Amino acid sequence: MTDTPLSLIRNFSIIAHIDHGKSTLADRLIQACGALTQREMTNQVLDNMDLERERGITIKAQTVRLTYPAKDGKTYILNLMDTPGHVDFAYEVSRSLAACEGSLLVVDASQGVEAQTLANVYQAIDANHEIVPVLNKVDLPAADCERVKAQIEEVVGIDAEDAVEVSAKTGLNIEAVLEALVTRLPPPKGDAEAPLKALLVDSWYDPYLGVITLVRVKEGRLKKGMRIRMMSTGVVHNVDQVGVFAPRLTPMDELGPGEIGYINAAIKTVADCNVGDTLTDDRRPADMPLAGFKPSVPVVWCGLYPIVADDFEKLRDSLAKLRLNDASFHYEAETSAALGFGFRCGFLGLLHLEIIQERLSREFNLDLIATAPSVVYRLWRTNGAMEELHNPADMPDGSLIERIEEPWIKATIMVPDEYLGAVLTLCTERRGIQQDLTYVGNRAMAVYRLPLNEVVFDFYDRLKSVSRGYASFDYQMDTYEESELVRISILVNQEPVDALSFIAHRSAAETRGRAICAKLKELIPRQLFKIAIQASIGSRIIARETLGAMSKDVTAKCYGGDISRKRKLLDKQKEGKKRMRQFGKVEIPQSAFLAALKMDH
Ligand SMILES: Nc1nc2c(ncn2[C@@H]2O[C@H](COP(=O)(O)OP(=O)(O)OP(=O)(O)O)[C@@H](O)[C@H]2O)c(=O)[nH]1
Repeated sequence: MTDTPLSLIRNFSIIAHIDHGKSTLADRLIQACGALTQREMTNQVLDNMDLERERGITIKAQTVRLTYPAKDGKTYILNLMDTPGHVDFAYEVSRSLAACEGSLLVVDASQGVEAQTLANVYQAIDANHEIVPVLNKVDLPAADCERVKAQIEEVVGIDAEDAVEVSAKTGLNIEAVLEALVTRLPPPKGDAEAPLKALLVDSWYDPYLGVITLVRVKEGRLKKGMRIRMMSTGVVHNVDQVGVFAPRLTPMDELGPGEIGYINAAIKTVADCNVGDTLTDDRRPADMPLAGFKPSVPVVWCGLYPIVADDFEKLRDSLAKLRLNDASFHYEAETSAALGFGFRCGFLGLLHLEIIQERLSREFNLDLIATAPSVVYRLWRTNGAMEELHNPADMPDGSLIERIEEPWIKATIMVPDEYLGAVLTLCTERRGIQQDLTYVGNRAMAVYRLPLNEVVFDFYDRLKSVSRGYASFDYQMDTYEESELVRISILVNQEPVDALSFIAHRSAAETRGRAICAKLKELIPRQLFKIAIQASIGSRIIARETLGAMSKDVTAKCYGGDISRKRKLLDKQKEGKKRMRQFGKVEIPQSAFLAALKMDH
């Protein structure tokens, strides 16, 4: 292969707000190009993880190579890179965009531009993409193409006059999208005779082939049998296989400039493949690497503990397997007095956390407790040292701390006018600072700076509820700033329960401390003695509840009955024991932890 001239290649991504129909459109394009037969065509080929399909969201960027005989009589190679739409995965969007020359900007013609439309399109503009607007869902009665075109021009600032109007659902006008790709996007550039430069876009673990690496060749040729060097580490590998996604893995002899494909090179772990790295020919290396990406940094951490202590090893194995397919997921072992042995895990955001948790329970059959999510604080000690704090339990004594900084985000929220008031109130409650407020028709666009720790708990849910689901939200990380943060410890019968401690702004500490004590009082069963449930900052108690002792007759034993029934009862009791955690003299049921941790701190 690679006898395809560059002029006949088009590399493109599809960018859209969640649910605007990106995956449906991708499926239609694949179908129209005959890459899969009707029978092979299951719904949404690109979203190939079960979980993605169920939730209808795209997590991992995927790619497909299509062959399109255009109206000009020539046959083109179209490489489609799917991109995730959710804000947690903005980083994966940027790396897919770096491998392409253009984007289809899909906007739901009945909804119009949303916060993630904007965030993604700005990334595409940064990546120097040619952008073709596509108005989807024109079959819906509420579709209003003229209004949405005007909106795209006004808010996004790109020409929308020639936007392609389609229905990905009915298949209307799909051909026009393919023609627009061929006529409006530029072909890739690159010199096939230059030393190899290929961008490492992604890598994942395939149970049959081992580590698969997705690459975009920029210069030179990438051939089977070649010795390649990773420019950031100098590590050398033999290329066992080169190929393209058609959409199944299809081996080829080589990939030339402008092409997107995969290599398989006996690489042991995904961790050895740095996304954004440049691959070059070990015998004739390039002088300079390509501009890479910044590494993805986890912004939210929480502890994951097995409910049954015996599952610890299984959890360790499962996390290792997940990590193979998801380099942005981090974990390290930790112990908690309350929860035993577990892991501290880092995620790109809350959705990422939820997805990993769900995969652990579904694919690996693990019952887990997750501690409250925490952002990464920067802690400056009085001795001048700075450390990153991932876990509230690790916060040193106040006398050792000079200052703490917390991460802020810049959030864009789009919302219909009638819900604006409620949204602004929510942002203010969460310590938000308004940066900008503009109108597009009857929709407001508010730009706020907010502390991330006010967002990780339930901001997204609250936003949806105060706007009846109409607000859309997107954010990017901003700066770190000094803040009055305190750690709130929870004490049961004078014993601190480490898994329940959390960090909050001083102004919110008391309310949240009080709420958690009240909740625990409801959840902890009465004991033979009276116990105190307290919240404290250092040695100062800020909230207290008292749980009365239980009356004696509740412990009355049950005699008689046949042996098997007794055995059953004993087994049941054993189960029950497993689900309790001993706290000094107090036993706290698992359900109390779960409920307390679920609370909005
Ligand atoms: N009526 C109508 N519905 C559509 C059309 N295209 C997509 N949909 C529906 O819109 C919903 C979202 O479509 P998806 O393709 O999953 O959206 P997406 O943008 O890929 O979403 P993410 O993968 O979560 O980013 C699905 O229920 C589709 O069936 C269309 O042209 N008309």
